[in-house]
Amino acid sequence: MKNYPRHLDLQPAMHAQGTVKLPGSKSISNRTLLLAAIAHGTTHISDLLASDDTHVMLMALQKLGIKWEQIGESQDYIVHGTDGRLPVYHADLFLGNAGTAIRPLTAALAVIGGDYTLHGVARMHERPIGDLVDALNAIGTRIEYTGTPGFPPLHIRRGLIQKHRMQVRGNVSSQFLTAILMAAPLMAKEEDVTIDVVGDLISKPYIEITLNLMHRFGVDVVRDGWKSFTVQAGQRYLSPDTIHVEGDASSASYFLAAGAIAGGPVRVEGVGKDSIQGDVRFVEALQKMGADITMGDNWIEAKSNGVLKAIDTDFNHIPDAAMTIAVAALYADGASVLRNIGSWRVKETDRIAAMATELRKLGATVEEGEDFLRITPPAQIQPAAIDTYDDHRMAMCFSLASLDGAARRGNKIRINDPKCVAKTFPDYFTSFSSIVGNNLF
Ligand SMILES: O=C(O)C1=C[C@@H](OP(=O)(O)O)[C@@H](O)[C@H](O)C1
Ligand SMILES: C=C(OP(=O)(O)O)C(=O)O
Repeated sequence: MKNYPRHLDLQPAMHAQGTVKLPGSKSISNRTLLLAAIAHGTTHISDLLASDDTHVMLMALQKLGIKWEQIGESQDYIVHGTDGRLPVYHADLFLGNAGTAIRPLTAALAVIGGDYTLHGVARMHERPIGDLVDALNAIGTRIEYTGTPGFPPLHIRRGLIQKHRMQVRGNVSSQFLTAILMAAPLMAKEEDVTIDVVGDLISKPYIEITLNLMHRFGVDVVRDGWKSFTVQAGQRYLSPDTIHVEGDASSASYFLAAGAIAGGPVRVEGVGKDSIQGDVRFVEALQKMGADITMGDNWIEAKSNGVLKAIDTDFNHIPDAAMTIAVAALYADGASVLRNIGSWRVKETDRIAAMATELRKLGATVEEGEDFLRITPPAQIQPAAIDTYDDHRMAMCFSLASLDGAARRGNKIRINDPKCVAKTFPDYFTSFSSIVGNNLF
């Protein structure tokens, strides 16, 4: 669905069943684009995600002088790597609200050096980046804030890297460590680069995605658990020639939850048991709630198995897919608790506050803590107009409240401003309506 109306009305749906082909993973797409750009050689990327977040990355790379081509109308791209050099020294980059674009680009551009400004939508300028800037400037880069200290917009100038051991905090976003890891080979020409993580690290599985992709581009990282990471001198990124982008595991969560709530089976294609994305572990939470899950190499299927069970679970490892569980909790047999989700407060919106407000509209009783939510389902889900706060995941996960579950029925759900799904999944509502028998009106 390309032209979204101002709101979408979803009719109650008795059953969810069918197969959905997933769009490419956002996390893999944006990492692969950047690595292909700074690698030696040409990379053919297949099934890249088509969305706002990848669009801003592609446009930024183009402005930096990286040559890439889209093959026809397909989602296959060819990126001509520049071996760590950037043809354009002076550029102004708009990065929307894409954390996976602004954070890795900040580190790469600061290390390479030049005269670059990086900015985004208003919410991007409220999303912290101070821990990344502090870590980089402490070794000699020159990143300045042009607005509020600690937040984009940023102005990057040419610095001089003087140290090769650095520290980064990882308790606000794992993307800071990801950004530094990806930039590390650019400064490990003659000396090893070691990155020490200070304090707790959140969202750990995203670091595994980073290390996996760096490995495919020829760079191996020596690690001491989650505490310290070393890129040994002399390694440089080499194109693996071709890279296929897996389907997005976070996007899979909505369809799998639909199968678990409303009968199923619902199958997603493009991601499976060998996925490198941590969000495939979303199925463990669904299983804990009682759903039936089966997995193949490149697919996952969910079907319901009676009333969903309430769960009390730590979701630090899957912060994005956890939002889907918050809505699935409406169908459970008691109160569910989502713990250790403090990072929700600094994402596309304050997701803890937004989730609590919108779940209450549906009749749920919600207790909101600094880093947790306790959700008690209502006797009956109420019809509601859901505000989406320019947050794609709010729009996508609340579509599930239109489904009938074994314990209680769904209801008419209005999704306000549905176009925000374009951040990661422009065709979400077309795919959703295909598994519920076109409940859009
Ligand atoms: O590295 C990544 O691709 C991501 C890391 C996570 O962010 P945090 O590390 O900020 O939790 C996740 O929420 C985001 O959607 C994608
Ligand atoms: C937090 C998210 O995005 P970002 O990559 O901008 O951090 C998300 O997609 O849920």
